[in-house]
Amino acid sequence: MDKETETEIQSDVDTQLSDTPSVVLVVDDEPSICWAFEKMLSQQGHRVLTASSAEEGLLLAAEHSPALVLLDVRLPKEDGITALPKFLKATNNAAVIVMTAFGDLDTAVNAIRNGASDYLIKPFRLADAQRTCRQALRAALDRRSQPATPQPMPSGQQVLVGQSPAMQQAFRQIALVAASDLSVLITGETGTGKELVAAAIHRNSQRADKPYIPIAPVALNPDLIESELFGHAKGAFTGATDDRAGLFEQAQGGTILLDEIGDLPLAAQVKLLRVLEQGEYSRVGDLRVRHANVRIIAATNCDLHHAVQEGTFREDLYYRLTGVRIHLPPLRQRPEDIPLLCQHFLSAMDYPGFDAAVDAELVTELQSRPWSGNVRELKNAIQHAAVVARGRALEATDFPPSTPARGETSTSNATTLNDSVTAWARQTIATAKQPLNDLHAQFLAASEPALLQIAIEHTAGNRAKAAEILGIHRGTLRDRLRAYQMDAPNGD
Ligand SMILES: Nc1ncnc2c1ncn2[C@@H]1O[C@H](COP(=O)(O)OP(=O)(O)OP(=O)(O)O)[C@@H](O)[C@H]1O
Repeated sequence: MDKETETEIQSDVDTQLSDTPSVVLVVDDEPSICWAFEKMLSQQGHRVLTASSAEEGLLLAAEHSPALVLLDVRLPKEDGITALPKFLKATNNAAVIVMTAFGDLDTAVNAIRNGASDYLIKPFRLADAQRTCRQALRAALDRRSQPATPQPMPSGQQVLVGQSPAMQQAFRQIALVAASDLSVLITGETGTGKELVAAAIHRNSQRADKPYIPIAPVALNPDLIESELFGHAKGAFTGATDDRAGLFEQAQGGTILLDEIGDLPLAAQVKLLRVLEQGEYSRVGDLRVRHANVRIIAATNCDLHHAVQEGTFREDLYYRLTGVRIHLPPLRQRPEDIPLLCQHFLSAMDYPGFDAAVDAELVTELQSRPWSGNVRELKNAIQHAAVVARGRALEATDFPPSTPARGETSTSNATTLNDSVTAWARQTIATAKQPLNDLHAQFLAASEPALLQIAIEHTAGNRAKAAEILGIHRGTLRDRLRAYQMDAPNGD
């Protein structure tokens, strides 16, 4: 235990925990950690027991039924995560704080999913540990009156799946921010899972048993948006016949997701900033200041910084929101997630042999697709393919054609055409047997027939319409078709 930590313990002693004295069990094979907790918590009136292994801890837990267990993940024999359900059972749902080393944060997410109240990342400041213990002890009083079951796994729909480094990073960030009350900005293209991330943050937070309200400002009436969010007083505007609470009031104690935050009108942005900075707001037409105990999560698939430059998004709000940011890359940048996602969606449909229904060849094919609608598009495609395949292993032909990548029709095709013309011209020049004097005519002869053919196909053989599409005179079209010997007998 270093000097700084000692000093910290001393200064923390003055801050008394308001909870009634309780039994606390610390399970850690590092004696200095046990010592530090023992000193801190016993000075606050709690009875502290220590154990250096899960096995020893479980015996003490069964005997003394502590209200709080501080459980290290890395223990000599059975690890903390495996032992966690046993501690919950042995203690009739004590609060369990899992202690984990940095870089081990996906373990922390699992711990919380499996019923831990909170976690501490080592090395931690004792002041933070003290705060976490206090919150957990308070929560333990409520939990004691409930049945001793770990927090249920979220339903199949809500589970976030991913094994790519990008998703692992997102899981870590979720675990980190969940325990705090910080506002979070989630960015990513449409369908990348932003709403799932927001829900996961709420589910793993202290607010989990309070409302979670996802709101898409774009779906609200633009004239009434402030009133929808913050409520209104009777007579505030025509039609306001009663006092009404807004969504912020309904979410009191919980979490609000503002989806597509970039769509929020400027006037509502001002009110939101006030909530974020001062935790206050007023109903429309009412001067009374109200306290907002709401965590705010925002999501966007557009470039908010650009919106700031355009003047449609407040700069101060932008900086206030971007303190903690979780970015979900597009699916095409994390193809490693595709096999797992396929299995996940098939399993949610109870598809027979879901874990083997997509073979390696099909995975490769799916990984080469652009997935411009991201995971949402993959999910729909899998569901479509599963219906077509009716229980057999899936094949590429069971899938709907992929949506073209964004901008592909204009930019990418143009690039490809340009590349082709360049390559053709270089090759024609390089292979010419005599000095060239008709490169342009050769190019037209090589490319124009295809163009004319498509125009004619598109108009079902109607040359007048084809000429219109091409923007050339009907007589010119006839002459060119004749020159290229494409002159069908039943022309126009
Ligand atoms: N990592 C994931 N694991 C499992 N399902 C996912 C994952 N990511 C997305 N999904 C699924 O894809 C669909 C779209 O996800 P979600 O609505 O969270 O995306 P979004 O980024 O909020 O989209 P939008 O910007 O269009 O609102 C949902 O059905 C969701 O369940």
